[in-house]
Amino acid sequence: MTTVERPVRTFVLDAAGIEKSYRRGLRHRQNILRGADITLRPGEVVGLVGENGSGKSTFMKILVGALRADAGTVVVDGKLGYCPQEPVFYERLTCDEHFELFGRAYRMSPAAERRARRELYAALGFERYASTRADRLSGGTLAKLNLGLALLADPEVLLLDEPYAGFDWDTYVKFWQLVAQRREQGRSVLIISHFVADEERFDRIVQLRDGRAEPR
Ligand SMILES: Nc1ncnc2c1ncn2[C@@H]1O[C@H](COP(=O)(O)OP(=O)(O)OP(=O)(O)O)[C@@H](O)[C@H]1O
Repeated sequence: MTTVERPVRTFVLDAAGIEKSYRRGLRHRQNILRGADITLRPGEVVGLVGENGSGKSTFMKILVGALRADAGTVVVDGKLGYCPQEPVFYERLTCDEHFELFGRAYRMSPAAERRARRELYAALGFERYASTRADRLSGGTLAKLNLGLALLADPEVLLLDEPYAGFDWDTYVKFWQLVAQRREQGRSVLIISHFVADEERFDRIVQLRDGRAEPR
């Protein structure tokens, strides 16, 4: 038998030289990203900050592959979970049905999906809405569902676009417990944040300014 040693991961996500512009009217383009780089190492919790309109959501959409960059490369080593700023959901499906659907999409066994679902309901405190249709949920509970779906398959890297804007205090605390737990498990999290008060919770902070990502 030959033993193949897995190389130690140095990063879970590495993006280099990302450029993106949007069309403004007929002749003009607005350059949003001008060579932005970011590397996430295993077990890191990184904050992505920047002024309104600096391109944080654009950058994150490119990192997860939801938007094409004009130039640059993104390499992801492992599973990726993403929570967009606006929750994406199917109006007529209940929370349970969302988990079932996403579990199938992630090719999880039904037993593994149910176990993960139970843990996520408990961790975020929304089990009582298990059988409620998504279009009857409050904004905060929808945000919990969205976060739960991004976490379902236990991704190596989790990217969250302002995840806790609609959370009450109790949920906000639970959210950071969940993040701390992921860090301990060597999982990585990148969070777009607006709250200066959160800064001490991150291992480091990256700031988008003039289209580039700089350490802060
Ligand atoms: N699809 C689009 N088409 C044209 N312009 C866009 C598009 N999406 C974003 N923009 C523009 O690109 C700039 C960056 O937007 P983006 O949403 O990435 O910024 P942000 O840093 O996430 O902002 P905020 O802090 O307000 O959420 C803004 O000026 C925005 O108006």
